[in-house]
Amino acid sequence: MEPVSSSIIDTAPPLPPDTQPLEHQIAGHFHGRSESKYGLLEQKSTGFVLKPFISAPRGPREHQFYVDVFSIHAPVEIQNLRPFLPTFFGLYEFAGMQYLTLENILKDFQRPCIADVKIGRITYDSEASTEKKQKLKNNFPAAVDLGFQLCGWKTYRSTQKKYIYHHKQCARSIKKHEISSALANFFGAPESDHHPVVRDVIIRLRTLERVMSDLRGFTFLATSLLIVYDGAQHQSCTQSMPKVDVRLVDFAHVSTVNDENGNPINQPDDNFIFGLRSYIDHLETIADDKFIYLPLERLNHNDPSNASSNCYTTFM
Ligand SMILES: Nc1ncnc2c1ncn2[C@@H]1O[C@H](COP(=O)(O)OP(=O)(O)OP(=O)(O)O)[C@@H](O)[C@H]1O
Ligand SMILES: O=P(O)(O)O[C@@H]1[C@H](O)[C@H](O)[C@@H](OP(=O)(O)O)[C@H](OP(=O)(O)O)[C@H]1O
Repeated sequence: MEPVSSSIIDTAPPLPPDTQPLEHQIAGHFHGRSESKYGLLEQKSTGFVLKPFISAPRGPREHQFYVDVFSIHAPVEIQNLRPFLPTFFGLYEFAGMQYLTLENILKDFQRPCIADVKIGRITYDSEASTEKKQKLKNNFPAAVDLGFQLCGWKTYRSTQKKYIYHHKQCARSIKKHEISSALANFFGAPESDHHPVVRDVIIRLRTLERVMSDLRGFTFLATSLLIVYDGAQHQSCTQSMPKVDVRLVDFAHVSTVNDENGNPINQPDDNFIFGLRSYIDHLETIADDKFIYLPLERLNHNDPSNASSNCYTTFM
């Protein structure tokens, strides 16, 4: 992992007992590094993920969403989302901060490879300031056309026995026409055969697409799709199929949309579904045998003499 400087440790909030910063975190608020200094943690003995319950409206909204999805009274269309979410185990409190206790979706993976894909042409809600809207648009302008953006990915290269982590600044520097190769890179290209895992992910995402199409009256803004496969089992010379998972996280900007009479509108979330379909279409492209992987100069850039321009970090 990236070395943590002593100044960061000095200013980070106290860690609750039996916890550490979340291993394999791809994007989002990192412990000690986000503006508030609070970030995701993991409980060492249980493996649970602790996500800071931040101030209203974001924290309570995300909490309420998990409560609603896992409620015994949840309508069937909402229950159908459960396999695509980390299980929610309630709230935890330490030193004046509350945390959502979540299943760690990587717990059964030996060498988890993870991509964080933020879905939607638009990722801000109406309450965002003009500055925040502009900042989010500038982060990755191509998202308006693509309907999704890569927030980073981490791949285990079994031939080199190391992880390669492409961070969000690198992900945002990728041009629209380069996206397919960046996706294939996450799935192991060019060293490993990416096809079997991609085909498995497409099947799972088609199910998610149906679930989201049946769900009416919600908007999911800035929600991320986490794509996971096991890099320990991913070798071009073996036939074994790596373990795969796809989940949604980050519901701080999920809300219901009502009509003028205050009733939920009878429409699916077009912004989300457009982005999900577009991501699946890109996976279909790289699953095709005719797909040609373009090694991107930027993805391969790692100059020890100029660390700030590097696109990735490596670790064991
Ligand atoms: N349940 C989970 N299990 C394992 N890893 C998780 C889980 N939830 C989140 N993560 C990791 O943490 C990262 C950030 O998650 P999330 O988007 O929920 O955080 P956030 O701080 O709200 O992000 P943002 O800054 O985009 O609002 C993800 O990219 C993923 O790597
Ligand atoms: O990736 P970046 O460039 O750091 O941009 C952040 C990212 O879009 C987060 O999703 C967002 O948090 P929310 O999803 O919780 O709004 C955060 O807003 P914030 O700065 O207001 O926390 C942004 O700064």
